[in-house]
Amino acid sequence: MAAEDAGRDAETPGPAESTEMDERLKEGNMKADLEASLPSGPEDFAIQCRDVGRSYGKMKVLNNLNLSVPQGQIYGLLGPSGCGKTTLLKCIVGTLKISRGHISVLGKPPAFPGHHVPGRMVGYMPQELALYSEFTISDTLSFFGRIHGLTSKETKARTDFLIDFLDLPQKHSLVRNLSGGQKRRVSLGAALLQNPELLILDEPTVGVDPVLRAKIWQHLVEIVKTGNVSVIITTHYIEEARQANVVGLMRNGRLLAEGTPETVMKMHNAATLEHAFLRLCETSDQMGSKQGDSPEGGPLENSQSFESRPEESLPILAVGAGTPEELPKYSADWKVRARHVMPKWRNIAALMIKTMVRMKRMPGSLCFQFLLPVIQVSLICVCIGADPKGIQVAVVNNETSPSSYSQSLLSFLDNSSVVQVNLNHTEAFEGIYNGEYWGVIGFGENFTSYLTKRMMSRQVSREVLDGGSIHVWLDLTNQQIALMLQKKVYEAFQSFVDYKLGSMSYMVALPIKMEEPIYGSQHTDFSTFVTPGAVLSITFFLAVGLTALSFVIERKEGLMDRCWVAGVSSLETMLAHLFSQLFVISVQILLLLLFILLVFKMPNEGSLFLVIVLIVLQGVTGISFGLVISAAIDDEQNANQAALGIFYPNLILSGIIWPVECIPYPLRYLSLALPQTYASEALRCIMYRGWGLTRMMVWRGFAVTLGWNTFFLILATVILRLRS
Ligand SMILES: Nc1ncnc2c1ncn2[C@@H]1O[C@H](COP(=O)(O)OP(=O)(O)OP(=O)(O)O)[C@@H](O)[C@H]1O
Repeated sequence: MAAEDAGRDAETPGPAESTEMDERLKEGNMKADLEASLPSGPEDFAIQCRDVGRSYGKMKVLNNLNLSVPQGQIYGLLGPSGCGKTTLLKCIVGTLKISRGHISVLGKPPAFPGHHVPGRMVGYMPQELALYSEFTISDTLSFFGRIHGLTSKETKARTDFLIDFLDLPQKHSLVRNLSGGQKRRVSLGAALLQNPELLILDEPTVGVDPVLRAKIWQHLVEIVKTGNVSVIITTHYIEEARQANVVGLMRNGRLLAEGTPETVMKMHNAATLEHAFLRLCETSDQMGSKQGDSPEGGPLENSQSFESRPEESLPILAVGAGTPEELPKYSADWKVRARHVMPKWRNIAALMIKTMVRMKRMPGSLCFQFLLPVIQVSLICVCIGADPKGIQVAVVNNETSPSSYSQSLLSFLDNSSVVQVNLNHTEAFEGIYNGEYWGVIGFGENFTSYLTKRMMSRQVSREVLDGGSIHVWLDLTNQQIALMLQKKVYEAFQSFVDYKLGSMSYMVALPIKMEEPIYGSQHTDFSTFVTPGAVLSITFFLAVGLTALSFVIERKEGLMDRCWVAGVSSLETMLAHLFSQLFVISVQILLLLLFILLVFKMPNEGSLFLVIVLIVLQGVTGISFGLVISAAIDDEQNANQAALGIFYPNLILSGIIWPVECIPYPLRYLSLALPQTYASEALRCIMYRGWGLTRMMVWRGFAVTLGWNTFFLILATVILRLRS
């Protein structure tokens, strides 16, 4: 095959080294033969990189790099650790954008509309394991099979072959239980699954025993024989790359040499590839120091010097880097472009099945996710809003007669809330100062007679007024307890007066009558106010928690890149997350509503449908916000901090635990713009006032929720797209 021969025999000297190399080529009498057999057109190359540059911040990792992988051949990319091999492969598959230059993969730039790179034309094995540890081997291959559009029969046949070929354990073995080498082989299997036209393998033989390593190479040699499959492979074992058709020796972000292993060794009079590589490094260093001596030149490894002379970056031997050819123009019609951006349901379904399988493998975690909101809302209903119980109060009663009014009045004090401790004056005040009692209730020795006088006489002295009063000293450090004690003393007095005066009790009552409430009931407590906002807040933040780490972990483990190379777009990833988490929050909301409405008997005067829709929309907003965090932040700790960091400010500012009307003005504008302020108000209006969507206070809760939802989803998609 022409291309094959070309690859094996190709070499074209770069201008900077021409004199030195010409001498060597004359010695070996190879140059004319090799130039004659070079692959002639771009179609002869599976991959072509021209003047490729890529930086991480200020650090230049790839410098005017030129590389050509002939069609139907194995290309061994060799180089020391950190020279930029993985970066180059990521640029080739399109997961990293290049800062300069041009890359063409199987005829078009990666990610060009309508091109199947990324997609099923390319099989990529990243350096990281990039496997779902809760999956079995069979789940893993089925997942990638679905993304590549293989039928289950095809996937099964390939799975059986790969398990046998890669010497893997049973297909139902969990990935997390495999050894390091077995995991790497599963990862290789995932790259080989769909019989791609281009295989990009980043150190596939690390941690693999020599027998299997030889088998993998043998397989690679076998599959390229047809001429339809090309392979680019990086390896630390330089000598194993002798089986490659072409090797590229890389150092400091550029290619030092490219040619058949034999040619590279011959050119440097080396018996092994490793020696050839060492000689190349020495030559490159010498040339670098020569240029460093020249007045205008810096050292060769200085990226500035590469930039100023791009021709120097041509490899010493080059397969396809002879004369710089015109870059081809690529175009795609609008239909292809539209299809390219439209999400594919096949991919979304594959990702959703993946999430479901992972959930199924972690039943404990799933149950916890379902029950957590119920536990939280139950705690709110049980622990918040009720009257304090068993509050110790010191009673100083200077009346001794059992028929005294003070004794009678004290008998009306709610015993479940207030525990009366009878003490003398000194003990009582010592106790309250020591924090043993929340209050002191005191009666003078003439309380009964003075109170009677006070009620009956038209005019009484100050002494009678004072002696006929119940004296209450409170510890006001806890407002809720103090308010409850005040209320209980008023209620006890009112009951006492009703008992003593019967129909005449109006004489000592305030002339204020509280009529039946328009909305709500006389027994409305604080938890009635808190619950609707708390339900929304719980749904929102659990949804944030479910999604905030999803991309972070997948990105860290290389799974995002792998899925992207398999052809999954950012939008599809987002939608799949949204739909699968929607299932989780639906179960959460169902349980939540069952508990608050049936167990805790929270009133719902309005439409249950509106209640459900509003809570679900808040959950979806939480998912979308979680996706923004996940897309923007790389690190688990930072993602957690971001999710937790907004929890309290949002809870306080959204009027969930205290009315928005108490928030000072500049902050109140911020509060009103938050996703849960109007939504909580809307839910209260539906549940307690029975209002519908025609009321502004209801529809604006829905409108604000939908607005935030759309904003978060667009933001997350844009961030993901910019970062991939
Ligand atoms: N995300 C990143 N941010 C900043 N620097 C990075 C990043 N990824 C890689 N680098 C740096 O780029 C350089 C090249 O890294 P790369 O992973 O491409 O090397 P490599 O040749 O594949 O090494 P190895 O053989 O050890 O895998 C290294 O110095 C590395 O520290």
